[in-house]
Amino acid sequence: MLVEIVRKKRQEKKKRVEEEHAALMNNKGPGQNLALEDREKMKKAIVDIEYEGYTIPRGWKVLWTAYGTHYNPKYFGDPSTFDPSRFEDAVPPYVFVPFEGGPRVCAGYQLAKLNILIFLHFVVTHYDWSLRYLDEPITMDPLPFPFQEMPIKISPKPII
Ligand code: HEM
Repeated sequence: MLVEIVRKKRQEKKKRVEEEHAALMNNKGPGQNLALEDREKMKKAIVDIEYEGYTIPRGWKVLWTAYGTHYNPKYFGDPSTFDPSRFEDAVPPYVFVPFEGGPRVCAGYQLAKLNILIFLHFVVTHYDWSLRYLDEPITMDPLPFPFQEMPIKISPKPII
């Protein structure tokens, strides 16, 4: 009996998800002009939300990107300048959010940060490298991305 109820509930949920997905694919509802990849990154408002004078009705799809926060001069002065020293002062919570935040924060963020640190350490200490395109533009799609995928010339440092 219990197994039957669980199976039925699963089937109902599957049907609901398929219907929602089909509606999204048919360009119904907000977000219709976005690329499929971006639409799939969207969250769904599960209650009506009031935010800065706007109402986001329950059921609407919402696309949030870190770009809006990271390029906000209220939090990061002169945001388009590469200035790592801006992180010398503590950044308020939920302001630097490449891994998002809250209960759905990236589950691998500590591992990712450690990997990046180790990778950069070895690139900088063991290799000579330079940018192929010095003034390569950054595109927004919607996250910042180097236009030509930032190729670099790299060679092992001579052993002294
Ligand atoms: C630079 C590397 C990474 C970045 C920038 C990153 C960023 C993110 C972001 C923004 C989310 C939230 C996605 C969303 O809510 O739509 C996320 C979720 C997640 N990430 Fe990462 N991530 C990285 C590396 C990793 C690694 C190395 C792992 C695992 C080893 C990982 C595992 C996960 C998991 C399991 C979730 C889903 C968490 C949940 O929904 O509860 N990530 N990540």
